[in-house]
Amino acid sequence: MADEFDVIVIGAGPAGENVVDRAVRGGLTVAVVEERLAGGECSYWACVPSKALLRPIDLAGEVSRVPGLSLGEIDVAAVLARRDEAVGRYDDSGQVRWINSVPAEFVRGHGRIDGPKRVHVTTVEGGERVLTARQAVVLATGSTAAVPPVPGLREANPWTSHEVTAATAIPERLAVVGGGVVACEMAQAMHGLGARQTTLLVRGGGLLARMEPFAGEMVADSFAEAGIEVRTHTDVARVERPEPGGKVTLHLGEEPPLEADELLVATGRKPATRDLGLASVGLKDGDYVHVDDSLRATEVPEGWLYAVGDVNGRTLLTHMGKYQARICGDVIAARARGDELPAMRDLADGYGAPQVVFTDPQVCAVGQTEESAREAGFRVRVVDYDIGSVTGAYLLGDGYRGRARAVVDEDRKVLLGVTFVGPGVAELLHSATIAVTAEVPLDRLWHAVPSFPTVSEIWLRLLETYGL
Ligand SMILES: Cc1cc2nc3c(=O)[nH]c(=O)nc-3n(C[C@H](O)[C@H](O)[C@H](O)COP(=O)(O)OP(=O)(O)OC[C@H]3O[C@@H](n4cnc5c(N)ncnc54)[C@H](O)[C@@H]3O)c2cc1C
Ligand SMILES: NC(=O)c1ccc[n+]([C@@H]2O[C@H](COP(=O)([O-])OP(=O)(O)OC[C@H]3O[C@@H](n4cnc5c(N)ncnc54)[C@H](O)[C@@H]3O)[C@@H](O)[C@H]2O)c1
Repeated sequence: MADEFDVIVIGAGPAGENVVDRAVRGGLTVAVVEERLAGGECSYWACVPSKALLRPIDLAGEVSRVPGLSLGEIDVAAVLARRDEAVGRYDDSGQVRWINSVPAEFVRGHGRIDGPKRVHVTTVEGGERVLTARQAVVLATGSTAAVPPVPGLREANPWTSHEVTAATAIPERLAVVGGGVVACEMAQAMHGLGARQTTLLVRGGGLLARMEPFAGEMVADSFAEAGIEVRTHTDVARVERPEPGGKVTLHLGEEPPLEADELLVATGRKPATRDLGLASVGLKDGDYVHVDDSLRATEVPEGWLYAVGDVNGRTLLTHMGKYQARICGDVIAARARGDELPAMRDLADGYGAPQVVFTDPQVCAVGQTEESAREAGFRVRVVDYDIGSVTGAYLLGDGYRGRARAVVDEDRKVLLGVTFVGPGVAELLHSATIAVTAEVPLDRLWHAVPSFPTVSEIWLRLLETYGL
């Protein structure tokens, strides 16, 4: 006999868990199906462990810039132990207890859509269960690392984000394919923890290509000083690893081959939509599930299927998945009551999501870059400022290097985007997110007075440079 709930969520990552919470708050009954650990990729193999590994590196950088302080060797075993604590030792019982307390039903197993409003679950014990939804099914299955079809690469069994964030030993020589966020963060973490020869192999011309060009350039400069090698315009033609877990050789076209003890592939993500039964409702297995701004799947009739988080491909960030999930849970509850609330819409993805890259220097940005704003047809003026010449930054450490950019919509006199690069700028980002999302007019922003002597005075300097 089928179990019936108002809502069935597949995937108990950060996005899925937030749908559960909001739908139950809205008065609905919910079951959530999870095949691995409640908390998702983010909690165990992505955001949380990566930031636990990066924190000592960040702090060591801060200490090195303040005369009178010194730091001994980093105790790698202690860092890995703290990472293990941060991921709850890969035990999700606390998260499961929380789901039960919402209250919602937690079902451990692999979920597959089996026609409209039906979810077939293969439980971890090998049993079968069919769940039916009165209102909606929500896909929150996330994404997995994409491994490009380079000859020998799969056979070499390389690390992806999954293995590097769970590392129990640090390779002496690490090759990293990719120049995006995972590549930069994990190259810095591994190098700081003992990967003496760390080499990034970047297909394009620089790091962090989706951000303002100076962001990647400043991270590359910092990497060069630290001894992390970045090779741009470099394609991996072939990979060899004769012994499983042994040395790996990367053939790089014209350049001599590169030998390493471990290889990390950080070349983007693909949606976790294989073996999810999408074909049973007319969608294609392996594709992102496209949604409207109420998070409802656009290509499925009768509006019962929703998708939140990485699986819809909008913005692959935890906070954005959780934001979508809050909207989605509220929308489903409102529609179940017969309300259609126009305020419940995903607007934030359209502005350009806030993001922090936790390298040293940190990079954070929200909204449009100069290039994307111009491409979108805005009449743009760009204002740059050296963060190092703000008193608050100078006081943080000697030789502070940082840069800020504001992209101004000249027709409306509001900010379209802001980027900060520098040590400790991550906590500045939310001020920019508010300014961009609330479309605060510049002559109003002028009255938001930053405290002296904080790095936030960069706001004043940007506005003065603009001409206020
Ligand atoms: C190394 C790394 C670092 C990152 N750092 C950050 C960061 O600092 N900040 C940030 O905002 N973002 C970060 N991200 C991105 C972030 O991890 C993702 O955006 C986030 O995890 C997406 O959440 P989600 O709930 O959509 O999916 P996930 O976290 O991937 O969760 C999906 C869940 O669904 C389950 N599932 C999948 N298919 C099925 C099925 N058929 N049946 C049952 N269960 C299923 C999975 O087991 C998983 O638990 C990072 C990513 C990586 C790789
Ligand atoms: N701090 C954070 O917010 C954080 C940290 C890590 C990851 N994430 C999220 O996770 C997602 C995945 O990160 P990522 O770094 O894997 O992806 P990414 O899209 O940021 O970078 C992918 C990199 O791989 C390169 N690449 C792509 N295909 C390639 C190929 N065939 N051969 C060689 N290089 C190739 C790209 O040029 C790029 O440099 C991102 O969307 C990111 O937002 C966020």
